[in-house]
Amino acid sequence: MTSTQRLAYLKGHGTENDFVIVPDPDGRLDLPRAAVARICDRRAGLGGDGVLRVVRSAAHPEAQDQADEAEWFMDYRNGDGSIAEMCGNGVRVFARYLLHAGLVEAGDLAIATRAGVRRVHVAKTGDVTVSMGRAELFEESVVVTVGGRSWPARNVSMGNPHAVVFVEDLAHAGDLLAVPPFSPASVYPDGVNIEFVADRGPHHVAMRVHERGSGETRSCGTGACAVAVATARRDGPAPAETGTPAIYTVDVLGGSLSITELPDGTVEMTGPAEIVAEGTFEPAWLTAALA
Ligand SMILES: N[C@H](CCC[C@H](N)C(=O)O)C(=O)O
Repeated sequence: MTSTQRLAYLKGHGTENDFVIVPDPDGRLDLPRAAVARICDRRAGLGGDGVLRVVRSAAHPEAQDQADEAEWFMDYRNGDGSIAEMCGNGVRVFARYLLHAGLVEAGDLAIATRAGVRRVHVAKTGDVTVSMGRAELFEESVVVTVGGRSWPARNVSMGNPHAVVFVEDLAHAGDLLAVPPFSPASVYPDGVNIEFVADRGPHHVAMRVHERGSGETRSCGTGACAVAVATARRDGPAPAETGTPAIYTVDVLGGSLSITELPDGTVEMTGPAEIVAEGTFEPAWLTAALA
């Protein structure tokens, strides 16, 4: 990219989990970790919980095997520049962008991700539904300790790792400014997203989250899925045993998500996705950020 070219960006969010969208269809842009952190910096940069780089699957080495099924690859990065396998709120915003940019028709589409192809239903307005794949629950657990209280966590993967902690009151999570201490650390060698969950009523919970690579965010889509599945297992037999879907409302700080676990184990998430603004990076700023 020459210094005169102006790289476009958009800002979007899903239940206030916000992202900088960077269209890069031919995969020409090298986005090192430090550059992503600079873009996500809420004072010196645009600000965001993460970056969604939009690349044709055929143009990205990690997505070429998905290219026959999904034209577009969501290259997701956390706010600190680290790479994560999946971002649930991000994939809704990504689908909203593809429709906004005229790259897809409204309806059902497939999006390539590091966790595999995800099927999405996006209409011109209204909520977006994502089939998030199956949750994996693991026996091995960690103990999370905050403010002198300790709790066992449920170990749930949605393609990315989650530790789900049930608490009486979300205030017990503390300020979430740092990673809540957990042990043994060996259970999550690559770090973990930690969700604190409190009941709000039948099939209705509220959560706060400290996200790996982004800190406390207003919402975490994969986290809401992990929370809904962990709560369903706490409340009774799995949909696979009952043949009945388990439907949970998960309140996050930035809104509410509806999560359904189907008898075949597939988890579906429905929630909003908005494009807030679009613009271009100042070439000098971007050149310095990419250096
Ligand atoms: N921080 C997460 C990725 C983003 C997850 C979250 N923003 C979502 O909506 O799923 C991780 O490192 O696994």
